[in-house]
Amino acid sequence: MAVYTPVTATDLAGFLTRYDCGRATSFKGIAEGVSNSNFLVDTTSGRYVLTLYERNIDANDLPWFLSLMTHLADKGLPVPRPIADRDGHALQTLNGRAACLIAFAQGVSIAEPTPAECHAVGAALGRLHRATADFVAVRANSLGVTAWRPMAAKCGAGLAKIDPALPVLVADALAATDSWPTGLPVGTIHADLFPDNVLLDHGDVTGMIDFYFACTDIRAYDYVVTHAAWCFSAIGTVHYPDRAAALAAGYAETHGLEPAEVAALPRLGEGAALRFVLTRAYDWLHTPPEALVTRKDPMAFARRLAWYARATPDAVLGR
Ligand SMILES: Nc1ncnc2c1ncn2[C@@H]1O[C@H](COP(=O)(O)OP(=O)(O)OP(=O)(O)O)[C@@H](O)[C@H]1O
Ligand SMILES: N[C@@H](CCO)C(=O)O
Repeated sequence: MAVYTPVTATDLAGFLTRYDCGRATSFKGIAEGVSNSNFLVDTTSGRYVLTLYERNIDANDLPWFLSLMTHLADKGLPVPRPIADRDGHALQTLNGRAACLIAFAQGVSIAEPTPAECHAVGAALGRLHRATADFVAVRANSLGVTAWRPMAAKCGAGLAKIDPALPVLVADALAATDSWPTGLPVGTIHADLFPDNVLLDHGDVTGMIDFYFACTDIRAYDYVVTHAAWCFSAIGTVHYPDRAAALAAGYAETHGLEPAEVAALPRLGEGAALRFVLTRAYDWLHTPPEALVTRKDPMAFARRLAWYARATPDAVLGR
């Protein structure tokens, strides 16, 4: 399910007249994704994704997201380009929603990555961090460390309903954020580079997508979000050192971590895991069981959280 706002063929034909990208030859809703409405659009000039931004995204942030994607595409990164209309505007309105036509990226997302794929993703993340060194616009992380206590409070007693162990785990992790690392390099980060947001083709990263949590925050936090997403079994019970070592080697090729960043990885990892526990727990408690979207299991990240709480920096690097 990810078509919340319907778009007819007539709506699309009218929309495409704003662009120099031909007329539609086929058009269908994309099932994957939960936040926005996405459509696959083939035209006489190429293939695109049409995204209609739904209510859970702040429209004021969209110019920042789209300009970041354009910046990265300009630098040759595998980031699909937001298409500008004849007047140079990428951000549009369609059927009452903010909307954008975006280049289609080839490739598929991988559920169970190999070390080689982790290496490719590490290298792509490093390229992203390099390429944003001159992206000066700032967006605060609305799901960063200062947001976690209010998010936990919103889940309240619901945490115990998800799992009796969750309230203590969350309370301990929140207490640990009192010594959240300071003074580490900050930059523009993706902040959600999960396997479903990376498209791969024959082992190459062909698309980094879904920049709608991107923000300005600690760069090594982005590294450890990616580690949390790529280097564990889906349910979080097993950490794979070979994937972690490959991710680290790929990142070292294109960017690398400073000693202070390495030292902070376990604490940053606890924070990263906590962020996904809390957003998943909130969604778990507020998504009706009859909703068509599949709720993501908070406990898969609670297990990762417990792992980071005991981990050494070397363990995070797969050593
Ligand atoms: N530019 C693109 N090129 C190719 N496929 C894309 C592109 N953008 C999105 N997709 C496809 O559409 C699906 C949904 O996109 P996306 O993950 O951005 O959805 P969302 O609803 O915005 O986000 P989420 O589900 O993470 O909240 C992706 O899984 C991918 O298959
Ligand atoms: N990637 C996130 C969803 C976006 O916040 C998760 O798997 O929980």
